[in-house]
Amino acid sequence: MCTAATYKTKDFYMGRTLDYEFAYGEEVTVMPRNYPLHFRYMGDMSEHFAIIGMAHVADNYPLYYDAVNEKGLGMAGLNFVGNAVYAEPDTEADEKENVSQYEFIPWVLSQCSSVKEVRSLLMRINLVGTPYSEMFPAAQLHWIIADENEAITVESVKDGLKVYDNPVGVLTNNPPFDIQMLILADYAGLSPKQPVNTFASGVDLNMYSRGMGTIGLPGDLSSRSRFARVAYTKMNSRSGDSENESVSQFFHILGSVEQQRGCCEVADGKYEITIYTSCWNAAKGIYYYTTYENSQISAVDMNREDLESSGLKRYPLVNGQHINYQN
Ligand SMILES: C[C@H](CCC(=O)NCCS(=O)(=O)O)[C@H]1CC[C@H]2[C@@H]3[C@H](O)C[C@@H]4C[C@H](O)CC[C@]4(C)[C@H]3C[C@H](O)[C@]12C
Repeated sequence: MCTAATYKTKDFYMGRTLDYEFAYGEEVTVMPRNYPLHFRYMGDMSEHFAIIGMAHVADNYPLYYDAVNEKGLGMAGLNFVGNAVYAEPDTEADEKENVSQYEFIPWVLSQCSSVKEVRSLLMRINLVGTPYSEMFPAAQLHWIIADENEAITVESVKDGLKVYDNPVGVLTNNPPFDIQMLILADYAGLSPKQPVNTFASGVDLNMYSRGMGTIGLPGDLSSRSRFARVAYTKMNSRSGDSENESVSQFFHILGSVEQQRGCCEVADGKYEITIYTSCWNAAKGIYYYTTYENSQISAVDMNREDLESSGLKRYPLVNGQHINYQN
């Protein structure tokens, strides 16, 4: 399971949890403007927007899981197993741009500066299932793409490519996004305020606890429940505008859906955990993260790199708990 969210204070933030039973060996990876991009069907791009995000780097190629570009456009891929269906490459139709699922993030972030531009790029795209290599078969994903003004969800399904407005700015996994939004109506009565007794007239109900307006918010780990929980948390979130207050609040939002080892068994003795949680400041190009083993927030600032260069800059994740002893 994975969860992604957007958050707006003075700046715009976005990030995700990466929940899985093993890590592929990911690193915070900065792709500068002159890193040569070789697309499978779409030729080469020698200059593009700079990108920072989490990637597994294979043969010096960044296989991004989530990333943001220097224009403040961000994107994350989350599992969509059983529903993701990719097209076959169409090399006959000139107007279609064949893009493999593993290069969808660099394709979009290298050339679009807003969701508005992404929408028109998507009209021309033919998202194909060509794998990166034998070792890395096509991942079955769907994506959230957002800037400070709006968010969309992109799903490649058997009926073709679907692009949904995402008014809550969150994404988890199955079922498809339109169903997740429909199910959200089940929770329309929830509120951060204490409920008003509309149960029946003449019955005096004692509001014996705080938080009773959220009774019914699902606490389980299924993706439909995480969708409702993180949407509620994000939509009701309040924080100060400063960088520290915003980042800290963002990690609390995704903390509402984090996974502890032992609670979700995916095979005999194998458990899904929140391997990392990311949060980027889209305007400043700062990528913050924590890992399962390290709750201290680490950060990589894209603008401290030479963005005119041509080589990837890779930062292995800082792991191991850093405890601040006070005596
Ligand atoms: C496993 C990750 C998704 C985690 C997730 O959504 N978990 C929920 C599990 S479930 O729904 O509840 O089953 C996905 C997210 C991004 C994916 C990676 C990126 O797409 C980049 C490449 C793409 C290649 O095709 C495969 C390797 C890969 C390196 C992918 C491996 C894996 O599929 C990743 C890491």
